[in-house]
Amino acid sequence: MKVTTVDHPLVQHKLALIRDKNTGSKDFRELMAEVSMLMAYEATRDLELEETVVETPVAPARVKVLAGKKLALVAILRAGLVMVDGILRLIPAARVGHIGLYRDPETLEPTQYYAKLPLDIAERRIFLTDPMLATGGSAVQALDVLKEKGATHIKLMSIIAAPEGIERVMKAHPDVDICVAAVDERLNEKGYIVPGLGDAGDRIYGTK
Ligand SMILES: O=P(O)(O)OC[C@H]1O[C@H](OP(=O)(O)OP(=O)(O)O)[C@H](O)[C@@H]1O
Ligand SMILES: O=c1cc[nH]c(=O)[nH]1
Ligand SMILES: [Mg+2]
Repeated sequence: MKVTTVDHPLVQHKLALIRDKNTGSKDFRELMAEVSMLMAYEATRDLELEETVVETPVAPARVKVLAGKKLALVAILRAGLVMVDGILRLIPAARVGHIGLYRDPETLEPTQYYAKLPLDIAERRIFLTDPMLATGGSAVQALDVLKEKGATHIKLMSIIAAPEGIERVMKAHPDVDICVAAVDERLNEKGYIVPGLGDAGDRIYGTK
């Protein structure tokens, strides 16, 4: 398993704005989508290419185009949706799946309430999105769901991770690579990432 931290200056600058408690929902959503798109640029660096030829107005050109497995983006609801919005700007033809999970505020364990995945998910290369990797319970459950459907090639994309979450995913799914914009210090007693950005879903959708 590989953990990649996208430390590009644009990502880090936008992440600073996202963390700021004075950033409102509209800007928060836009920035989350932008950061996700920039992270996807890095996370897709190892996609396979194949050579082909196209005719330019001047002459034939040997070019490279994407090859190999088709792609799917899978959002963990709710907060993972905003990441899919951003990544689709780069990969508009990707299929999109959804896994609905909410974390019990007392036990911090995830409960699944929804799943809808592309039928051929097992043949696709998957980017699973959730901006917050806290205890890791939600990510591990979503990865379980994907693997039950036969998925074998999955990368988890989270904007902020806690060390505890990375460790839990690593233990349960050592074959899954993780791409993050930051690894923070720790979790607090309520399971929130410190310093983190607060409750991602609530900040995206203006709920409490
Ligand atoms: O790593 P974990 O400890 O499982 O925590 C992370 C999860 O918590 C948040 O979702 P939440 O349950 O708040 O649902 P929401 O996105 O609908 O607000 C977040 O979006 C992750 O899915
Ligand atoms: O810090 C955290 C932890 C879990 N979910 C969030 O939205 N934020
Ligand atoms: Mg939430």
